[in-house]
Amino acid sequence: MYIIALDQGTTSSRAIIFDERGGIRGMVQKEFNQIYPKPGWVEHDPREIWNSQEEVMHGVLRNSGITPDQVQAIGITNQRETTILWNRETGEPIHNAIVWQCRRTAEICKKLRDAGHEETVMKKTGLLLDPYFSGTKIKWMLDNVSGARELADAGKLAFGTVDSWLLWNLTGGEVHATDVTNAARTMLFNIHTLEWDRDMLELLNIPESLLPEIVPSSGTVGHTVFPGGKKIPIAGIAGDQHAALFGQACFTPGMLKNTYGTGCFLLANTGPEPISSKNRLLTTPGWELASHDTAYAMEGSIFIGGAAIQWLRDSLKLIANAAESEQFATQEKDSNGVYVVPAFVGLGAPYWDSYARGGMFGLTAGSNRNHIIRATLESIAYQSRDVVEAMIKDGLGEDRMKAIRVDGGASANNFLMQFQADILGTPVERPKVSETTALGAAYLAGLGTGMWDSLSQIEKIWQIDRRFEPRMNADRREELYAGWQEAVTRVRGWEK
Ligand SMILES: Nc1ncnc2c1ncn2[C@@H]1O[C@H](COP(=O)(O)OP(=O)(O)O)[C@@H](O)[C@H]1O
Ligand SMILES: O=P(O)(O)OC[C@H](O)CO
Repeated sequence: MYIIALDQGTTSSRAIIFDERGGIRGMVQKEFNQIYPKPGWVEHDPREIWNSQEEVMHGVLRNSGITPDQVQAIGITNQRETTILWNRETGEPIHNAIVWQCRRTAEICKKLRDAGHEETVMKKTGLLLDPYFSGTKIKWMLDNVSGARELADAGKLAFGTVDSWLLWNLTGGEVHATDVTNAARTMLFNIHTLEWDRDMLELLNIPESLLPEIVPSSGTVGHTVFPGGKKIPIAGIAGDQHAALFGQACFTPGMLKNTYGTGCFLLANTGPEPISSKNRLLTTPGWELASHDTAYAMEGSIFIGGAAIQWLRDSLKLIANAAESEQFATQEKDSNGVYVVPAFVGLGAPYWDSYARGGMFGLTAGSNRNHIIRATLESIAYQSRDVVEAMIKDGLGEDRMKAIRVDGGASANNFLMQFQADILGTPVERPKVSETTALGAAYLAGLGTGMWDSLSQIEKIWQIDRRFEPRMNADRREELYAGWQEAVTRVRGWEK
């Protein structure tokens, strides 16, 4: 039997079939449109999200020759925070999805911060007051889309993050639910009680009638019917970064992963109780199993990771494809003093500066294309170190982490992985299956339907592809990192 994982990411929808040994038996991917109505605003068409996801789900079965009868369950994993409101009666969205990267609610957040609400938000939700999260995006739609409040008051409006939207469509409008990890990104969810929080709903003036039911990350929540009539359970749901933590088998407190996709997301397992950060990191459930066993995580979210390499390709046209960045970067022995700070949409953890913008520093007449490409790759590793430093200050991993497990598109870049190990002074471990996000969703669905029955069974499936040992001496490491920190101070608050 097989599991289909639906991985609905920021730039593409993927469907991957996994076998009982966690091996990939088929994969189909489809990109979809990014909509930028104004500078700093990002939207997706919810219909396109669903259509592309449905298409790849059927496509992967066709391509692999696996029949619906051989599919035990479906797992969903998704870009988080992205906000969709739809009419419960027609199933039609009332507006485009407001994407996690969208900054349109910066002013709403500022007002709430100025009114002294950040402390409460942090305590209850484990988040910070930033436009990143769904709460202020829902508020914006209710206040700005004509007829939205009336629909909400009549109980006809549904809110969902992308998991809920897919689940609703997969089940023909029968199930309106979300799992704890996705709920935790809304700013409406109490991470201690694992329920919607009335005070947060009141603060943002959001009616409870909009909200999905909260379910664990593993266990059957509904069924989808394939052509031919086969009913398949949907048995795993998790936000993509949580799914990656699970797919990397980071089951022991202290274990840490970094996913290098559009952004970079470092999550560390912190055990069965939430731990609050004193260094502006997020506290979030890692997952909740069907047994209600819950693991918590500490998270550092970096908004621009691999997207900086897309910028080299699409805007600066310095490279033809992302993989080429490695060849150019390794033609130089260092970046020749050049630093790139890719704060294109502000800075996420640990700075949370919506008003920072990108900068390039240390240019001389001797700076060439290779130096800029190299400095851009290095910026991904420096941002990750900023987060690791905050985690260490919060008491994780004593003075150094033991190792960091990596995945996501840019983890294929050997230069970047070696530089990451060097600049952290910590070994970097890359697993054989790099699709750990989808794998995590498959594990959750498989655990929920008896394909696997314990975490220790899953732990044994994890296999290393390559381990990058730190080679840089400590003085050089600290000298380079000090340059980065200086560059960051120069871009802070730029937009103000
Ligand atoms: N070899 C590479 N070197 C550096 N960056 C890469 C490489 N391959 C892919 N990327 C970057 O990784 C990102 C895609 O990774 P992926 O995990 O598919 O992201 P997402 O799930 O966020 O869409 C892109 O931003 C791309 O620029
Ligand atoms: O789609 P990704 O992989 O860029 O992940 C997006 C994150 O979930 C945003 O929080």
